[in-house]
Amino acid sequence: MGAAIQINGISHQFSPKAERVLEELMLDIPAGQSVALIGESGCGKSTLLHMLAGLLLPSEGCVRINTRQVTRPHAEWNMMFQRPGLYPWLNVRQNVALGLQFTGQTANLKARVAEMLELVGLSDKASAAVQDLSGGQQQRVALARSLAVEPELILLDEPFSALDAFTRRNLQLEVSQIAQDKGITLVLVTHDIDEALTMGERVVVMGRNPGTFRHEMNVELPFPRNPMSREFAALRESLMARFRESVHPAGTPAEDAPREPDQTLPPKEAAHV
Ligand SMILES: Nc1ncnc2c1ncn2[C@@H]1O[C@H](COP(=O)(O)OP(=O)(O)OP(=O)(O)O)[C@@H](O)[C@H]1O
Repeated sequence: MGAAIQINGISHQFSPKAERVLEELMLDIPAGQSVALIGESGCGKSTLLHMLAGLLLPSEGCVRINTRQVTRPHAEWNMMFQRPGLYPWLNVRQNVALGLQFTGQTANLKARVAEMLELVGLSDKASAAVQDLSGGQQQRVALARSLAVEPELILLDEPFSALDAFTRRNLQLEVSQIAQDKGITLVLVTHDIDEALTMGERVVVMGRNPGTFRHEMNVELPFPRNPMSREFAALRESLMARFRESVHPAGTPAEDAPREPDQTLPPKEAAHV
């Protein structure tokens, strides 16, 4: 069962004399929903994600998960970053077991680790050293480690941005599918419009100075999403327009606009660059 999240009037400044980086954020995320956060660089996406993870307390307001105020990290709320954060002196199996060991869930440890490796397609790499794996495989190990503890919530901070287009696409589809199947709530920070539309049931666009929620869009397309479909293309256009509007109301393009499909590529490759 996923976690229900309430972002309850959050404002934040990093020190008393600093500018506010977040202002009066309000959002309800029902249990099991996938939400993508997009917005210009520096609008506070990662700051907000850290608050959801219990790694940072807001100056005003609070986050509630399953109605309880978040004051510290929790084993069932997992955060995945751009770099997978694996321990190079442990092999794949040992890295996956770590979350279970930290949380004292050591019953059936071997079977649980094997099940997770199977889920992410790495059963044949169980004994491999993590530095011998590709970037995508390492992210899969991190994913298996996160999923092993049966999280209610997974927080993703641009987790696939360092990966090649094909690996990224596969992982986007796999993580979405796993979250849907297991009812896990997902909150994803991304600069990639297609990633937001591939993974999010809802996309929230933030503006900056200070960071606020400017727009939101429900993505009512079935999983797995097909970026080649007409419906997807229409949503991409609409989301891009909202993003531009959030940055420059007059319509001038942002310097740091999220990654848009490259129109110079043939259509098949164009959606994921
Ligand atoms: N520990 C900190 N101390 C002071 N200021 C910070 C700290 N962390 C972030 N900031 C500032 O808060 C603002 C929001 O940063 P944050 O990293 O949350 O933005 P972001 O939207 O995730 O950006 P990006 O898309 O570039 O990763 C920025 O102006 C940043 O400089």
